[in-house]
Amino acid sequence: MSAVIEIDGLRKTFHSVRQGHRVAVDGFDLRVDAGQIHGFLGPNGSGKTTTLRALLGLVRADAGRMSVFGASSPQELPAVAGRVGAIVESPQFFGNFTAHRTLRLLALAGGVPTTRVDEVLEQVGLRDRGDERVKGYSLGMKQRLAVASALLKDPELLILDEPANGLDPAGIREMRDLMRSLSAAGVTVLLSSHILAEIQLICDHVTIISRGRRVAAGRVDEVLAGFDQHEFAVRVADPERAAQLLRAGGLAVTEHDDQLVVGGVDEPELITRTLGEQGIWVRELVPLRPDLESVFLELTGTTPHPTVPRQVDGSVLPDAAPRDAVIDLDVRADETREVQA
Ligand SMILES: Nc1ncnc2c1ncn2[C@@H]1O[C@H](COP(=O)(O)OP(=O)(O)OP(=O)(O)O)[C@@H](O)[C@H]1O
Repeated sequence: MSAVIEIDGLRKTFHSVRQGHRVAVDGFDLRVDAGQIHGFLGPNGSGKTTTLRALLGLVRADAGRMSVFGASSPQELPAVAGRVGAIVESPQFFGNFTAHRTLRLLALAGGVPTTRVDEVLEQVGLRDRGDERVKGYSLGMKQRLAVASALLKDPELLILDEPANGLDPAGIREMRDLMRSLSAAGVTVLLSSHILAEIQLICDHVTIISRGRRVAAGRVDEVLAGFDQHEFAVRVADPERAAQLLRAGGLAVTEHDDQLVVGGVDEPELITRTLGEQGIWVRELVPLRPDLESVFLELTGTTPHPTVPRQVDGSVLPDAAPRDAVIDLDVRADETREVQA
């Protein structure tokens, strides 16, 4: 597998008059291989946007090595900019313009043939609605329009910051289908989110960030497997006696209402045999697999919530207004924002 994005030891500290120093990214590593739909998961304020902005040359990193398609960032980014479509934070569109007009203007501004407009509208499933004004669009449609704008130059890599933010379950499914069809067409996707359900539904690989540091990375199923306690829920007629027998057999047992949770079990036969030999018949034996939510909680110590922006230190963000929209790598960093924010 060839690496499309490599980040090694990225560090970024913001200096603000009001809040002093704030370490946003603290020695962070990320690798995204070709063809992946890679989720970049972390609580609010954990450093996702800062990482993406640094990777795209929109904010200056303090330390670390970054590359996109082997070109080191930010110095060699212009050489690969045409292969990358990126949206960082929610883009703002003119409500009175139609999607078609919006994309046509963006195509003209970006030197992209306007014949791409219908193609990208088709790709994101907005072809039939392209002549409607954007102000009448649902949030999901606006998000898809944003993706369409990033697809105009037919990128091989798509970077999306919180693309499913605020979407309902149907919107998330639409986004998942869109990401899968892009991936099937050979596009590598990196998308950030603080919502687990999105990542679990949409992505095949995940990197989890907490307080500016990578805390887990790999295939979603492998990351989950790393947290598998090999636990089984067991139902029997006499849980008390069953618990005694299983403990005597060296197993860790906890009692929950009418079921037992037996941990450290490599082979479930051990449970059925131990109990069956003593005339206790197992009514139900269910493996307890970790879900991304519990893994995320364990790794970051933060409960994700779609509507309450929360810092990793537990404080609620005073202002969660979207910062900026980036649809082209030609946009350069506004360094003054850094010190004023
Ligand atoms: N321009 C800035 N000036 C000062 N501090 C900043 C700036 N941008 C980000 N930060 C701080 O850096 C930390 C990381 O923020 P960042 O936006 O990268 O997190 P995030 O994971 O993208 O969060 P969210 O999910 O809310 O978008 C936060 O503490 C944030 O307040």
